[in-house]
Amino acid sequence: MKLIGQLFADIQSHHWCAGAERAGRNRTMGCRLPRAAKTSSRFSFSRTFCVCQSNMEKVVIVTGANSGIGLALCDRLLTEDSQLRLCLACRNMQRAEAARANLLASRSSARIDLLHLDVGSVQSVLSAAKEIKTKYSRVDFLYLNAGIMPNPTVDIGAFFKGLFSRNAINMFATAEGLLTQQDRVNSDGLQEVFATNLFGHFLLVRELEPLLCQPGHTSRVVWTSSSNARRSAFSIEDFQHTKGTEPYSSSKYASDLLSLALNRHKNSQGLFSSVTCPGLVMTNLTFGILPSFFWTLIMPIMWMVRVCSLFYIFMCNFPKLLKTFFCFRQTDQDFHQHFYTHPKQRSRGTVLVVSSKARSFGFKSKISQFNIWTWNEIY
Ligand SMILES: NC(=O)C1=CN([C@@H]2O[C@H](COP(=O)(O)OP(=O)(O)OC[C@H]3O[C@@H](n4cnc5c(N)ncnc54)[C@H](OP(=O)(O)O)[C@@H]3O)[C@@H](O)[C@H]2O)C=CC1
Ligand SMILES: CC(C)CCC[C@@H](C)[C@H]1CC[C@H]2C3=CC[C@H]4[C@H](C)C(=O)CC[C@]4(C)[C@H]3CC[C@]12C
Repeated sequence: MKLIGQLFADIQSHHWCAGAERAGRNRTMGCRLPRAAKTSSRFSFSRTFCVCQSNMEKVVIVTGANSGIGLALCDRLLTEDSQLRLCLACRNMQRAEAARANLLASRSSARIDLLHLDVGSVQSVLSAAKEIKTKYSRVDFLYLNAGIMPNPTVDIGAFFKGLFSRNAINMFATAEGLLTQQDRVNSDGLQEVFATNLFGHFLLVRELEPLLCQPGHTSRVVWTSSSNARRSAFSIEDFQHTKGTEPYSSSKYASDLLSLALNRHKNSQGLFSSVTCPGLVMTNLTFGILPSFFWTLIMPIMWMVRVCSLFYIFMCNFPKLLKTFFCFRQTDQDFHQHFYTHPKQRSRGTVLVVSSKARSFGFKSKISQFNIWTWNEIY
């Protein structure tokens, strides 16, 4: 806890912090990535994967992998690289088994391990880290995805007020001023939201440092943050958000900060951290906010918001796009790097991932092309 406090203080005083706030949640967040790791097009990801680490199987660990975004991510990862060794780190082994069966159904030769991990429990994180260290000699990608939003309440008054304001689109994209949660203290004496969304993951990274930071080896840590993350919800004096009503927003902002801190302290040892904001995604988490019939009702609005966001992204980047287009040939790595990694694109990208529940909405069962910017950034 003391270390986390120090890291927050350290990073809050740094100029990156203001930069991150300004740029939305810039996913690379000051991370000094090597050129290959920075490049984010799908094309170049595969190339990076194959060229730099040929003949080596990648070890990828995903927390909260048994449903929603985590499961969709695993599916995508296996599609990108059938050789990788994927570890589903989940607290519920029954659901983890079901997720593995689901993934194996379409690719029977995939190598998928299961690991028991409750990120909300210090003891569980320590024993999971121990198990990982005995099982693997290194870790290439660690996706810190597990997260909770307990007892969410929507402020209907604020919603209707926001609906007729200039802030309407932003409200739909970030839920600013709309969502509150009721947190509680867990068995370790920590606030549950922070323990789950942040502390457990941070402890895991620290424990896995020997596998993540190896000479001549580059590893990536990716936090699933949120467009709901807000600086004003976070306070260094109350960094578990014990007094406020927006622990989710606060914990996600704190994960952005921790990602920066990790880069600052660990880039030199080959560890690179990024955050990703998937946008609104239909998962168990969102179905916990409102019943599914309601989501069906507001789905046209959410699609409109998504299209507006994409239009906004396009317009914001148009001058840069033109410049990029005329300066680079389309096949250049630099073209992809410039075009796909602009902060605004990354911070505004909205995604609809399809969980088994969401299939009833009739979406495609694959992550759609819309999210290509966001998901490429994850790799
Ligand atoms: N859905 C959205 O619109 C957005 C989601 N996010 C973030 O994406 C991440 C994934 O959420 P999403 O897929 O939407 O929601 P889901 O509820 O579908 O997935 C959450 C996953 O986290 C796991 N989990 C929760 N608590 C723990 C814990 N203590 N230990 C281990 N695993 C745990 C869950 O496991 P179990 O099945 O056992 O509960 C589940 O697998 C979260 O961090 C969320 O904040 C960010 C932006 C938008
Ligand atoms: C008539 C009202 C009850 C309608 C309320 C709509 C809201 C419940 C939703 C509108 C926008 C939604 C969200 C936006 C951002 C998501 C964020 C990225 C995340 O991490 C988790 C979920 C969101 C906060 C989501 C939650 C529901 C909305 C606020």
